[in-house]
Amino acid sequence: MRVLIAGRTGQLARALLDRLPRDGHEVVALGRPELDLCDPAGIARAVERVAPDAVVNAAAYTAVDRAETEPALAFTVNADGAGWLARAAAVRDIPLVHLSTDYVFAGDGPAPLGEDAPTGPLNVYGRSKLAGEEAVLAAHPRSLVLRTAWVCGPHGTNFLRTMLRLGAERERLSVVSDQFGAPTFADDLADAIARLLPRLPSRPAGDPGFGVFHLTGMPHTSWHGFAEAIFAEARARGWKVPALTAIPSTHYPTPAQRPGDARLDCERIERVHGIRALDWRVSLARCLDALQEELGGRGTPGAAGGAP
Ligand SMILES: NC(=O)C1=CN([C@@H]2O[C@H](COP(=O)(O)OP(=O)(O)OC[C@H]3O[C@@H](n4cnc5c(N)ncnc54)[C@H](OP(=O)(O)O)[C@@H]3O)[C@@H](O)[C@H]2O)C=CC1
Ligand SMILES: Cc1cn([C@H]2C[C@H](O)[C@@H](COP(=O)(O)OP(=O)(O)O[C@H]3O[C@@H](C)C(=O)[C@@H](O)[C@H]3O)O2)c(=O)[nH]c1=O
Ligand SMILES: [Mg+2]
Repeated sequence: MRVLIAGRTGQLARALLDRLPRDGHEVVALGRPELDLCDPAGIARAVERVAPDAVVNAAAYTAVDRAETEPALAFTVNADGAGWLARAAAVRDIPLVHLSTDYVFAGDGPAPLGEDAPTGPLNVYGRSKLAGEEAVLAAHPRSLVLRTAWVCGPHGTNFLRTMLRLGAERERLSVVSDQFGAPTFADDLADAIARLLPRLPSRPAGDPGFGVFHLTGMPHTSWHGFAEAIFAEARARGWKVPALTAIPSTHYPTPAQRPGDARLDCERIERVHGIRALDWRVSLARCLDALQEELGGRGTPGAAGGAP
């Protein structure tokens, strides 16, 4: 299949560029300025020019705290832009995989959350992503909206890299232990999308293979639990690690409020598409192995002088 990826530099886009060709897919990844989600005419032109068999939208405004002061831009990219891209895919009648987030939930009720659980985003980013889901599904019935969470990997901006950097700089670190979810490694997400894509072209609108699906790593944990696992792996590699303290969210004020318990139930994607949530602890070890290799055995990733 010829697959157009919206986004080129992001965590997921990079993982898809690495993964999809291995299944024989021809991949065209377009970032700004070739494909800008703020430019509806440009989106339509890019999709026409590439003439793909499927589209994956891996581009988004993902700066959760900054979105609080840039709501218009967050909504243009995450809601309007996602809808315009879905419209362009609908015009060609090709399937679209669109990414969404656990932050569409308030996380103040029972969890794990199924795809039909009531949404209620607490911040601008989450509201813009929820509006994006609605725009995509309204514009194109042959869309698969994949809600994931806590995406991380060896490159880009993510919690894992933030922990390694701060851990190398500081003697102690405090991390919230009352926000629950699950890390999802970009490579695992790319692998799932690689397996989903060939399943979509033959399905008509209204097929249960389209619609909203949840997929994260497993098991569920808190940000503090994830930090603990990161530093255990780091310590095992001889890297400098901080003393880690569990704190409530009230002790770590941020511009954007985050959901308390937004653990996602990933049963539907397994039942419908045969895709199982993967153990993020295995992926974490593999990710730190890759970072260690990049470092050539010297220092701690993120520390001054160390890579990346
Ligand atoms: N990161 C996470 O923790 C989670 C992410 N998701 C979702 O998964 C998807 C992929 O996320 P991830 O790979 O982490 O994202 P990143 O933040 O790593 O990358 C975002 C990408 O979007 C691009 N982008 C931003 N604005 C525009 C625009 N106006 N036009 C075109 N491209 C643009 C950026 O390009 P540039 O380099 O030009 O800025 C960048 O390539 C997103 O939909 C996100 O909402 C869901 C749950 C968790
Ligand atoms: C750096 C740091 C963060 N925290 C807290 C803040 C926050 O509640 C939590 C996670 O912090 P971050 O800012 O790295 O994560 P955040 O940017 O909120 O991550 C989110 O990004 C978007 C794009 C998504 O879609 C979500 O699924 C989720 O991955 O950890 C600490 O408690 N201590 C620390 O030292
Ligand atoms: Mg962030």
